[in-house]
Amino acid sequence: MEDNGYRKRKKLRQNGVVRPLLTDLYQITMAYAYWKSGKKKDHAVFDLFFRQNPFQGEFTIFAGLEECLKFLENFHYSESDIVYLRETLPSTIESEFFDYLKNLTAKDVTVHAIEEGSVVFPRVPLLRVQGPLIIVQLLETTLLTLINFASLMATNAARYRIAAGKQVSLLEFGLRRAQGPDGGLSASRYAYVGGFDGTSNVLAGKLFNIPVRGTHAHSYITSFTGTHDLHTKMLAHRVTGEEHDMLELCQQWRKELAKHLETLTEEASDGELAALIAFAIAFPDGFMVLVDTYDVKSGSDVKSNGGPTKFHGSRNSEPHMHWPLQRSGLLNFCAVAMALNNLGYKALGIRIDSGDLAYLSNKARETFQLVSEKYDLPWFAKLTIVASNDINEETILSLNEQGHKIDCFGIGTHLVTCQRQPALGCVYKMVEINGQPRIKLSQEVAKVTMPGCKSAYRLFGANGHALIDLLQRSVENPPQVGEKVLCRHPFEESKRAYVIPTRVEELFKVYWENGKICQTLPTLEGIRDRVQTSLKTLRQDHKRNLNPTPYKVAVSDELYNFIHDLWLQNAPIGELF
Ligand SMILES: Nc1ncnc2c1ncn2[C@@H]1O[C@H](COP(=O)(O)OP(=O)(O)OP(=O)(O)O)[C@@H](O)[C@H]1O
Ligand SMILES: O=P(O)(O)OC[C@H]1O[C@H](OP(=O)(O)OP(=O)(O)O)[C@H](O)[C@@H]1O
Ligand SMILES: O=C(O)c1cccnc1
Ligand SMILES: [Mg+2]
Repeated sequence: MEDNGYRKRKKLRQNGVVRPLLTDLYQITMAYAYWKSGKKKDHAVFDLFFRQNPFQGEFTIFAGLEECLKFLENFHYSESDIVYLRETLPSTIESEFFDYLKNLTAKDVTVHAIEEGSVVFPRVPLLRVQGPLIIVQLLETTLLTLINFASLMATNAARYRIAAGKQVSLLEFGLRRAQGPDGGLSASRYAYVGGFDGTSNVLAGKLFNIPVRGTHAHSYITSFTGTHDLHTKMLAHRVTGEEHDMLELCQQWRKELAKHLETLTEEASDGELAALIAFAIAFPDGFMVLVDTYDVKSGSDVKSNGGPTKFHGSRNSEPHMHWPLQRSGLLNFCAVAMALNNLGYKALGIRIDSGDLAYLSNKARETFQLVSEKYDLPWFAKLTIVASNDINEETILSLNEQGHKIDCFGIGTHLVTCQRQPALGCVYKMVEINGQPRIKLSQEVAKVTMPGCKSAYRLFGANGHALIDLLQRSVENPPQVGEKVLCRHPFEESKRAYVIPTRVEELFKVYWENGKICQTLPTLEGIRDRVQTSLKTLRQDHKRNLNPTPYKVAVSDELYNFIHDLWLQNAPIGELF
């Protein structure tokens, strides 16, 4: 199926809800008014761009292009869509308009876009959409909904990846908390694009070919009350096939290990042990389990929301000693892992879902090292420690500062809901109609649009880093390597700089023309790789979490003058009385 990182487009799946009616009513209302007023042949150019990077950052990852292209490819109102529109729109609408809609496709539209997965910046169009006014207007909302959340999610995920570093695995666990089923699917897809390694979302795995991963829930542990709950205790040796009593073996190991781990066997939960044994018998090669369910020491059975297990931000004080993990979970885990080892299997690791994750991961690692040395099992020291529980970018940065031994973060709510900033403000603005530039003025300078059909270039400096993005009028010659280019702030006259680029990257490619996708589209892995290679070209100070340096987006001298001439033409001179 895969071919050098590319796959046949036919194999790409389109999200079923993405169709022409997934739009705002006013697009169709405008379409009729355009049609009625004889604007059927008008030709327009729209830019799709955002004005501010999300998450108080200074970069954004562009995602969602593939879905946009599939939307264009399939753009067609079905019979039932037309019936619905006839019923819903005012009865005064002429019947011929519906005939017009029935035959409408996106074949006369041309879309230029930046490569999906690229690092992008405010005001630089992600998409330039040109074609008949009516159809390009009708595309607005759907294109925006496909790009806004995708880019926000990919950016969020990329930020988590930067915070966690390359060595740590990141799993997306957010479906249950996501903005509905579709938000959940998109979140899984674009978390992967942004740099996550896998998802717990099985449908996302199937649809998008993303690795699916997971452990189990606390309910699994609490469903076992004691060793009598074990239906089967027998497990066959991996090599010899000889059946062994896992319960007996685990109990022996628990007794033996309790001495070394300075815990009491009586404090460890038998229900938890039974659950772990049952899991080990079910998945002898996939033994990765939760160890924080029981708080035996405190007398409350199950991990409580309050009491001694609660993390209050203190990290080095005595209350840590009360954590169930050390009293029960770790001991039970090590006992079952050693029993599995006797039968030729290697346990995978643990998940910690409460408490002080820095402290507990260090404790768990110490325990694994101790067992590793004691029994001369080097792999035991390297068992995987997964941490979850309301983790966000700041938690990861804080854990890094404190020092932790976590190999993998499982992240849900904050990631998929983009809690820190729930929307990226991409907009879709007309910049040209029938060859005439259009400018939208605003009291807020940052909201003034860049008129006309433009080209965009990324200029690189001597050390290979991206220096500045430059917008020009499309009719201008592109900037050349080694030649001095005047780069101007779009609105502040005094802000300007000369740049001599060592490399010039043209940002737009034509992706949709003559009714066809006209670039080979990368796989999701291809886009994911693009995110990392593109981020690498960005200087570290633009990527840091706290007060990052803004990346410059400039206009050519010609575009500067063009904007400002048009601005003056369009801004009426007021009269004072
Ligand atoms: N070392 C740490 N540094 C900073 N934040 C941490 C650290 N360890 C855990 N956290 C975060 O602190 C919060 C812990 O939540 P809380 O204090 O409500 O307790 P809890 O461990 O979830 O307890 P329970 O689930 O039993 O109620 C989570 O958001 C978690 O990601
Ligand atoms: O915390 P998130 O980043 O959203 O990650 C996903 C969470 O979902 C699971 O349990 P759930 O929260 O449903 O229940 P629990 O917290 O009681 O374990 C898991 O144990 C994580 O805690
Ligand atoms: O597999 C897991 O551990 C998981 C999946 C979803 C949510 N929380 C945890
Ligand atoms: Mg939780």
